[in-house]
Amino acid sequence: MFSLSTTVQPQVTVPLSHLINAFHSPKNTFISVNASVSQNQHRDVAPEHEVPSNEPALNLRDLGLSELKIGQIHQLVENLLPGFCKSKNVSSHWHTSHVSAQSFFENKYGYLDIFSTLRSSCLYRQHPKTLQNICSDLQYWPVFIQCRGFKTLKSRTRRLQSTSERLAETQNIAPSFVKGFLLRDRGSDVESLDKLMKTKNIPEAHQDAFKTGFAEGFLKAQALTQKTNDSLRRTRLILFVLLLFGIYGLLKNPFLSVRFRTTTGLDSAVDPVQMKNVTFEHVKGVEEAKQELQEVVEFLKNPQKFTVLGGKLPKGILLVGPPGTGKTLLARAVAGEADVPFYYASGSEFDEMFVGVGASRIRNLFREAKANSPCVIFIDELDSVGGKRIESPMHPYSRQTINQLLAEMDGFKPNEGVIIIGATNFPEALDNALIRPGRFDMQVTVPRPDVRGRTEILKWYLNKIKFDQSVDPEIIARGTVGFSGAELENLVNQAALKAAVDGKEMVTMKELEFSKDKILMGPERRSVEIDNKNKTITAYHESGHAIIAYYTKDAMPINKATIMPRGPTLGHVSLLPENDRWNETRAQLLAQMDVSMGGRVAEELIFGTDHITTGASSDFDNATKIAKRMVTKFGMSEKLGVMTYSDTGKLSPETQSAIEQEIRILLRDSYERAKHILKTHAKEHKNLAEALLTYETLDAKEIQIVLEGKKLEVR
Ligand SMILES: Nc1ncnc2c1ncn2[C@@H]1O[C@H](COP(=O)(O)OP(=O)(O)OP(=O)(O)O)[C@@H](O)[C@H]1O
Ligand SMILES: [Zn+2]
Repeated sequence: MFSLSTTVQPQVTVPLSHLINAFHSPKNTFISVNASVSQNQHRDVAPEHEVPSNEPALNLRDLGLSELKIGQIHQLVENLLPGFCKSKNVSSHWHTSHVSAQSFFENKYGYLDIFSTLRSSCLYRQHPKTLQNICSDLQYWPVFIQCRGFKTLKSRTRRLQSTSERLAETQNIAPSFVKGFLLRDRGSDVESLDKLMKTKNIPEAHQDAFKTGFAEGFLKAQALTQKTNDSLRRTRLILFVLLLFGIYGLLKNPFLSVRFRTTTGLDSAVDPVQMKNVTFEHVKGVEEAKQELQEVVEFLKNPQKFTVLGGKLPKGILLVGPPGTGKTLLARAVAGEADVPFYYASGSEFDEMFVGVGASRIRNLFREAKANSPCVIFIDELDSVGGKRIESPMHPYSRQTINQLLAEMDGFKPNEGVIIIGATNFPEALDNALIRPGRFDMQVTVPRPDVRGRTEILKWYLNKIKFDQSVDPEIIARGTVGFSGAELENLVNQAALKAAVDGKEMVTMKELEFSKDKILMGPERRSVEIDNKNKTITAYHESGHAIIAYYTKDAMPINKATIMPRGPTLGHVSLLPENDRWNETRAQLLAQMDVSMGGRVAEELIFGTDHITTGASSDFDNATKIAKRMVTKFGMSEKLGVMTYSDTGKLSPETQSAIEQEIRILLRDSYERAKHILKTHAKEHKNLAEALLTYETLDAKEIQIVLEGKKLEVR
């Protein structure tokens, strides 16, 4: 089978068998010309050459499949256009570049571009309608006539027709599925197809349908192959990426990486961190710890001063304190003050599953530090490397690691200029060998800051943001008992974020209070829909607490009352101690119990005994705890005397019941006192509850205004 090709259109093999017959005996039925003939092809057709529409028209779609030999093309053209093949070389004013273009094509490809010739303008003028129909079909069925055995000078051209080159030539214009089609050995396909049709005795009328089906099946298979190839390519890509990740993971494996590090002697874990910018100035509220560390700074600055006098400085300093109190910051400040390198390592880095890895990391760290003395080695979470040497399946080599640490600490002289600072939250978990003299023999406690320390820390971090002059850090400090430095830093940061979210230019007390409550009690739950009845109960309950606090002499001053749900609560009253309380008096403890009782008493007085709620359970918890401690710990019960009762479960039944009775009396008396106050100040109680229902949150000043019977300014 021949295939024809044009250089400008997509190539498709075309059935040509009936073409010859068709040209020999054109059908008399009129088949309309395809309307979408391109403008390009119309260009040469002059309107005056239009033929009457009753002239027989041809359409290639009516033609069947067969083989067309090269000689037959000429015969075909000769039949169709007698004398054309002879006259085509005769120059005329009609065809100029067309002829040269065709001969160029013929020279290049080794066969005649018969359809281009058919479309030439002179032919149009002679046989306009017939050619127009043929060409219009060619638009959709461009063909490729392969010219085998065409003996000319184009041996190279024939070589060019080798499969790959032919593909390269047609690459830009043929759709991918057609390329696959072209690359197949068409001869054998057709042979087997014809053979198949013969052996299966397919009637002639069905042969076309058979072939169409065959071709459709082939194209579908082609598309499927393409799809399979695509997915194969994708799978290969995914496998490649996974392989890369695998290799990366292996390199990251501590065992492998440490082996690498130890062989090269370069361990990134022991690169010093220069902390020149951190000094004692940056650490607030831990004055005692700073003073103790000051002498270490002096030693690092001038070791000779100490050696001359023969004194020995501790090799290791253990910083002990709750998380976030500034232990790491202090260690950095020591290095920063002395202007020496700071080597940071976390104990958990040494805690490895693989034999020798933790130990070798410790060796590397000390080798590096000794080479750069004077310097500071800081080991955070010392308990995870220096915990008691217990063999456990989880930490099979921890003993080796600690031993290595001990050996390293013993291995350098006290005045070598290396100071090891360890930090831990659990000093009691440390191996005894670590804390004996000569190792971590100096302990510095870093406690949670007191009210003064908290004020300093708050001021330090407030100075890093924009805040309003009305902000009083001391008030926030008073309300943040037990906060660590890190928590205070977080409080200020949260307030700044809140101000930004609310579109404010500066942080005010409101934002600071907001973030304090958020940290203490969880986020506000503005979205919860609370019905009016529950809101009213909450307002009276909270005002009950506030009234007792306000009218009880030894109670803490009120800071705020709110009925805004937050965390698990529907509202709360916050009280502020004037100072951190180191001791509490009996009267203060009783006042705390009374304030706790205020909520339930208020519910009972306003809504009646049948309508008391479950909302007071945590108040009772609180009051009961105070009463229990007064009786069993603080010796504040006359009946039980000045004796402590630690494990109440082991006590005699009589003592247990005596304790219970004393606790009950304390609670009952407290309840009665609260009732008395609320009955006495029923009017103020009502006013405060209504103000809370209107304004949701009231600060100390506003509560005072309401309780003094004055009107609140409309906000
Ligand atoms: N006393 C303080 N003064 C100023 N900032 C502090 C203070 N304490 C903590 N911070 C802030 O909190 C951050 C965390 O503190 P740091 O890491 O030093 O605590 P830590 O005691 O080492 O905690 P951990 O025991 O969890 O390691 C510090 O970087 C600093 O910003
Ligand atoms: Zn309450």
